[in-house]
Amino acid sequence: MSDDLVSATAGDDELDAEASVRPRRLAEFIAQHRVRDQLDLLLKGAMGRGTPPDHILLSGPPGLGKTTLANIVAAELGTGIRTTSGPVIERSGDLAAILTGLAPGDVLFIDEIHRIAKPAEELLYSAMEDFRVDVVVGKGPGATAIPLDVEPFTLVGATTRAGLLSGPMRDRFGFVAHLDFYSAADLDSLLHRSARILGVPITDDGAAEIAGRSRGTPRIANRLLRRVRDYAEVRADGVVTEATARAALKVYDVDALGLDRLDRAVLRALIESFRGGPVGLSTLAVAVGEQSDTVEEVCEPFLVRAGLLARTPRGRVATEAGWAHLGKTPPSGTMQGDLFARDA
Ligand SMILES: Nc1ncnc2c1ncn2[C@@H]1O[C@H](COP(=O)(O)OP(=O)(O)OP(=O)(O)O)[C@@H](O)[C@H]1O
Repeated sequence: MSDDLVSATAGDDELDAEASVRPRRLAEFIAQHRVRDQLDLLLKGAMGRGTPPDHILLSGPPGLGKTTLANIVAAELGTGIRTTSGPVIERSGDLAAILTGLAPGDVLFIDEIHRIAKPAEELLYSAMEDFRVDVVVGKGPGATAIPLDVEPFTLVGATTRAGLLSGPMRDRFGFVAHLDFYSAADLDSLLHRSARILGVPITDDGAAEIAGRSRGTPRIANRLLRRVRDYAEVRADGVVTEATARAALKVYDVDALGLDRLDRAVLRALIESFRGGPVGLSTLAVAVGEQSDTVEEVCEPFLVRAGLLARTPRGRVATEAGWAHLGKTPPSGTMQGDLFARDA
């Protein structure tokens, strides 16, 4: 995974700092009004009936608030939360131990649920549906299944790749929400809130400058705010203004659209090495020395949303805006050159 400043993947060193600005209740969760409203109904309905709410699936790119929402669900319900993730649950026994250790009404949060191993996934089905699991002891003809009860619980699954979830798994979630990138105005409010909590003086144009470069992602907005604060405190008068934000983000190699080194490397490889595409994802990932997953989950969603890159059945293609962002024009004879010439 990329550890670039604006990659939406949390670095351990910053988790503590993020925790202090992480909203604890639904009312503090900025934007995503539709999801918030739907969750509010789901939780209040269940609390009114005194039963755990339906299982919840949250999907969307990294850093948009899935973990935050899982914790908010538990806080709103007033229950405990156990947190784990798909890749660490290798054996069904691991999952059985977690499930049978849940207290009544607990929230079980499984991050990256699309990466859960198949036997564990099957065990999860019966736990989700019937609140019981069959733990198989022994091997071969002598193997026996021991049924164990699980306390009623709510599973909150998070995934960056909803399309990789199996049908039976998806069907067992009573509530499915997709988190979308945040608008600059939403990130603006988020930055003012975070600055207040961190005790950082910030001007409106300072917040707007950071919001515009945060790739629609709260985690990145908070991270950029902390870097700009460093700059403001060390090289200016401590106030986050438009000028300090610009100067700081230049130091950290974050461009006007919020692209970081890796995003630009992907775009540059696509344009300079493959004449703008079409090129397959894995070839592109090798060209920038990254894993396909990182390029697909971290860079691409934003490059596509910014209109710089398009996914086509034949591979990835740089758009006219992508060429323009690097100060180049698509040559004729390339797929884009021809497309744009035809459009003109
Ligand atoms: N709607 C929001 N309002 C305020 N802060 C938010 C919001 N969403 C996310 N954040 C902030 O962004 C940070 C990242 O959010 P979170 O860890 O929940 O993302 P995520 O989608 O779970 O990402 P990942 O899948 O990579 O874990 C949090 O620490 C939180 O402070």
